[in-house]
Amino acid sequence: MILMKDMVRDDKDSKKVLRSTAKQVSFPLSEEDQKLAAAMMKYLEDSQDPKIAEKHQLRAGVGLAAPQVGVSEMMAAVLVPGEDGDAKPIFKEVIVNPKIRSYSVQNAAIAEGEGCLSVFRDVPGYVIRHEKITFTYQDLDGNEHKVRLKGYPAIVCQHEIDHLNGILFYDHINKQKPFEMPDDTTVIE
Ligand SMILES: O=CN(O)CCNC(=O)c1cccc(Cl)c1Cl
Ligand code: NI
Repeated sequence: MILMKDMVRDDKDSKKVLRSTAKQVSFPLSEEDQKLAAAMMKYLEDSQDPKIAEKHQLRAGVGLAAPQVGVSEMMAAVLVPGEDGDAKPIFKEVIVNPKIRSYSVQNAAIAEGEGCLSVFRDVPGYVIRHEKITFTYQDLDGNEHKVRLKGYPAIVCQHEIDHLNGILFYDHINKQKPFEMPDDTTVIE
C-alpha cells in the first residue's frame, strides 16, 4: 500500500527524480510495473474515501505519477471522480507513455490553484494550463489510445504528464504576479 511516507518531496529530492524526464515503459509490463500501476490507482481510490484516507492519513489526490513514489518511469494513474460522487468517474485510467499531441490556444486555470503530493507546502497562484488537450497513451495492455479532454480532467492530465517530464505545478505560476492571468484564461471553479 502506498502511504504518504512513500512520497518523494521536492524539497528533499536528492536523486532529482521529480526533476528528470522519466523512462519510457516497455511492453509487456513487468510484474513490478503491473503492481506499481495497481498500487497507484489504489492510492487514489483510498485517498478519495474519507474513512480510508482518515485511517491511513492519506492526502487526497486525483492523480499520481510514478516519479512521485521514486520510480522514474512514464506511468501515471488518474482518477477524476464524477460530479457529487455519482459512481462513474469522469476519467479513470493508468496512462503509460503519454504524449500531448495538440492543445488549445485557450488557457485555463483552477480558481483555487493546484496542490501536489510532492510539494509539502501551499504554493498560491494560478497554474496556467491549456484548456483542451489531445493526448495519446498506452493502457496497461499496451493498447494505444487517443483522448481529447477539456477543463478539469484536462488540467489533471497535464499535471500528471508534467510530472513525467520533471515539471511541477508551481513552475507554471507567475512568480512576480501569482494571481495574474492572461486576460482570456478560463477560470475553473
Ligand atoms: O500529481 C498528483 N498529485 O500530486 C496528487 C495531489 N494533487 C492533486 O490531486 C491535484 C490537486 C489540484 C489540482 C490538480 Cl491538477 C491535482 Cl493533480
Ligand atoms: Ni502532483
